[in-house]
Formats: sequence, structure tokens, C-alpha cells
Amino acid sequence: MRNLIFPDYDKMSKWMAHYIVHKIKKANPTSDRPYVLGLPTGSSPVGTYKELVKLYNDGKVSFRNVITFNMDEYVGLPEDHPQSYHYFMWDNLFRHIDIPQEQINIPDGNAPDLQQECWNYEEKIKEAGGIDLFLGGIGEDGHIAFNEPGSSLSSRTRLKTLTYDTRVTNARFFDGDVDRVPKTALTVGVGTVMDAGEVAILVKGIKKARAMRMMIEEGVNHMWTSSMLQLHPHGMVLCDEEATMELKVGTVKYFKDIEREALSKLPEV
Ligand SMILES: N[C@@H]1[C@@H](O)[C@H](O)[C@@H](COP(=O)(O)O)O[C@@H]1O
Repeated sequence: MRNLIFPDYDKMSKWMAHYIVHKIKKANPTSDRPYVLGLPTGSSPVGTYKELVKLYNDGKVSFRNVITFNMDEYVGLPEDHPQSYHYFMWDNLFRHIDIPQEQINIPDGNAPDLQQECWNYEEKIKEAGGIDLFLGGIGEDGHIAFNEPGSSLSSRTRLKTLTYDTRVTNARFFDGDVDRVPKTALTVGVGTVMDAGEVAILVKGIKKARAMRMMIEEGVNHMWTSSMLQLHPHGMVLCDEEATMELKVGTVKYFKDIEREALSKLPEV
């Protein structure tokens, strides 16, 4: 697993966006051979999405032959609810770029048969040829997508009950009212994320420092589902300085040293 440590959030976001564009351009996607991206919501990827929009506006990239799959969605929130992940994605990314609407996939948390929706989602990913690059964030409890502690590390897309902790953490988006945070969500599984060709996790701020330690320095453990990244052949964690606060000094020095060159410049676009 790689760990790229940036001086601050803006630098991390810029690097991530350039990396994504670099990968899309390298793949030179066509309608027959599209590039497939897995995408997260939350505050961590907002900077990356802003930078992607900027790169698009600067004419550096087109998303015409890109297919996206979002990680998760709350159950029961209308799509036009400002806190639904549908709304978030359109607001932060999709309406600003040239991706055709039919190439955007987000689990439908209002589907009449939620189980069927999850099976269909997995099928759609397969039909698209699998996910090339899955972007993610982590929760304070180390969850990836909505794979809460104790989730099977080989899980697939399914309905999950959110922990009280996660609902309290996400209450900040619902006027601080935990009762308004949905109790369940549809989420890709840890196994779904691990099937991607590459996985890149964005981590920002001191609140994630403990989860960072569990993900990077401790063993693979279903109580910290993002630790599964250790078993991925192409896993990478991008973080700011604050997120490293609970890592050993030696770990931080090691990663800064081996990533010196990668950190010294932006991926070519
Ligand atoms: N389901 C999402 C996760 O995919 C996300 O990684 C996490 C962290 O959010 P933030 O980036 O706002 O800290 O929030 C939610 O729980």
C-alpha cells in the first residue's frame, strides 16, 4: 500500500485530480472501452471534484467515455434532498462536466426492491468491465463506503444499518439532528471495492488519525474495514499532515521518503 502525505488538503486534492485525469488519458477510453471510476461522497473528495471540474474547464480531459459508479446512498431520502448522495454528486461534479447521464450509476435508495437493486448494481459493474479506479474516503470508525465495523471483508453491494456513531458524525449535514439521519443505506461491499484495478483513499484531518493508524499500521481487521486495503495489489492512501498524527514517526518518515519523487510534482495531464 502506498501512503502519500501532503502538507495540506488543497495539495492532496490537486494531486488526486491530476492522477485521475492522468489515468483517464492514459487509458484513452472509447465508447467500446470506457474508463470506469468508482466515486465517493463526503467532505473528503470535495476538493478533488473541484479540481477535476477545473481540469475539465481547462480542456485537459473529457468524461464522455467514462462510466461512474458511486459507493453508496442513503435509503429513503428523495434524490433531490440536499443530503442525498445523488444530489451531492450532481452538485459537486456531474453537472459541471461532459459525462452522459446514462453513464452515471448511483445505488437507488428508493428502489421498490432494495435487495434486487443491490444485485443489479453488482451486475452493472460487471457489464461495464469492472472498476478501473475506485476512489474512497473513510469514516472515523474506519469504514469504507458504508461498510461499518464488523462488515464482511468479502461483502458485496447490500443494505446496511448505519452505526449510531456514523449517524452522529453525519448529523452535521442534517442540521445537527441525528434523528434526521437515515438509519440504513445501500453500499458497495468491501469485496466490490477490492475488485477494482486500483483503490485510492482520501483522508483529511485529525479526526481520522486513529482510523489511519488502524488502516495502515495495524493488521487487516473487519472492525476497521478500510484496513482491507493492505491486501489490495494497488492500494494508495492520500492524506494531509493532520491525519498522520497517530502514526509512528518512523512510518511517516518512511512513506515521505519513498514517495519523495511522486510528491514533488503533479501527475502529468
Ligand atoms: N458513506 C460515507 C463514506 O463514503 C465517507 O468516506 C465518510 C467520510 O466522510 P467525510 O469525507 O465527510 O469525512 O462519510 C460517509 O459515511
